[in-house]
Amino acid sequence: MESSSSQRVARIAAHLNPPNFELRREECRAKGGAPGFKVAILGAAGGIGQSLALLMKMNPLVSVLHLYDVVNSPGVTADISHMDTTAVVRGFLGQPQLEAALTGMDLVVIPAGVPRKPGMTRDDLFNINAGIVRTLCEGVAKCCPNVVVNLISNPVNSTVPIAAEVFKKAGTYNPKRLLGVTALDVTRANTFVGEVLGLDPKTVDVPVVGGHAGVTILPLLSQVKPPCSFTPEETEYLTKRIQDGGTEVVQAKAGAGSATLSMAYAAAKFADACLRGLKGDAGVVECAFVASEVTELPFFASKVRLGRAGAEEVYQLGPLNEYERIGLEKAKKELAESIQKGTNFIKK
Ligand SMILES: NC(=O)c1ccc[n+]([C@@H]2O[C@H](COP(=O)([O-])OP(=O)(O)OC[C@H]3O[C@@H](n4cnc5c(N)ncnc54)[C@H](O)[C@@H]3O)[C@@H](O)[C@H]2O)c1
Ligand SMILES: O=C(O)C[C@H](O)C(=O)O
Repeated sequence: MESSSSQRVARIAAHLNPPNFELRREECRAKGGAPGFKVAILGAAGGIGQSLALLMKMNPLVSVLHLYDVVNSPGVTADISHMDTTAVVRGFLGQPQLEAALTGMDLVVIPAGVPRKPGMTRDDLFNINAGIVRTLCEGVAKCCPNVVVNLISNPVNSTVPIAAEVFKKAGTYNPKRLLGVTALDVTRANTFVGEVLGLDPKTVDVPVVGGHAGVTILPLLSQVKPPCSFTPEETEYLTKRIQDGGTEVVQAKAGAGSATLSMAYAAAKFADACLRGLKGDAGVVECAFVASEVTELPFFASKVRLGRAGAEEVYQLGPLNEYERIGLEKAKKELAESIQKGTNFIKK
């Protein structure tokens, strides 16, 4: 108990004295070994990265959150670290700090790279983003080869094959642990289908398979839960809107980038599902772009069961109607080229 008000004032003054703010982190009493997962976000100062960092800081499964970027990560880290949630936040800036950012991680989420501007396709981002993804994945192979990777950087249809080849070259490739994030397609599909059906999107479940660009995004409207049917006009409208959802946002942002907020939301939900899988929760199923034997292509997005090993089971597509079968053929044609392009980037 304070013996006098002057002592109390002195104590407060001492606390406010700048040297006391210099108390170094390592001198602080550690949190009692909080259980949880260690998560790194690479590209954490970007449009997706910042919101995703906020959402991951709020996730009770996360005990340590590493925020890495080539610019501005100290500011984002200082800001996020003041949130009174469990995760300890640490920032890392630039290539020399990549190894420290990655060492000891359980999950690495990668939204690093440039976004589209109006008139561009996702494939137009290849020339810049392929190199960024290669460098970051080389770091993953070296510092945390057993980590689960959630790859967001576009073009996902090519960056996932790039990551796979980098890991193969390093001798660390585990197909179960590399997941291309297509969760935003599912989020959009649930929203748009909910609008047409007059349902809360939270109650809607639309499988979206194939890949993450244009016609490779194939919503399976015949498999929507709760069971329902659509007119041919509704099917055409919904399929196009889901396939063009990214372009809708790019055009609305008019040069200021692509989806960031809805993407951060979808990525945070997907990362949470991966962490629940790693924790051993049963029945965690999400769509993702993964190594696959569902079609003749080496990678394909479909429902996967997430577990301690990562994508433990890749589900078959189930029965498709005629409209979806035609869509599947178109999707596979474009996907094959994008996958090959990514593979060649490392192999050749
Ligand atoms: N998978 C999806 O569904 C989906 C959805 C939306 C956006 N995206 C893609 O995500 C990527 C990021 O989008 P954004 O809107 O956040 O872009 P942004 O430009 O706002 O942020 C990207 C961040 O990456 C950082 N970065 C660049 N090179 C890096 C490197 N070598 N290492 C670490 N960080 C690096 C930048 O400094 C920047 O902070 C884009 O490629 C975009 O197309 C994918
Ligand atoms: O459309 C884009 O370029 C970004 C992202 O892939 C999206 O689907 O919103």
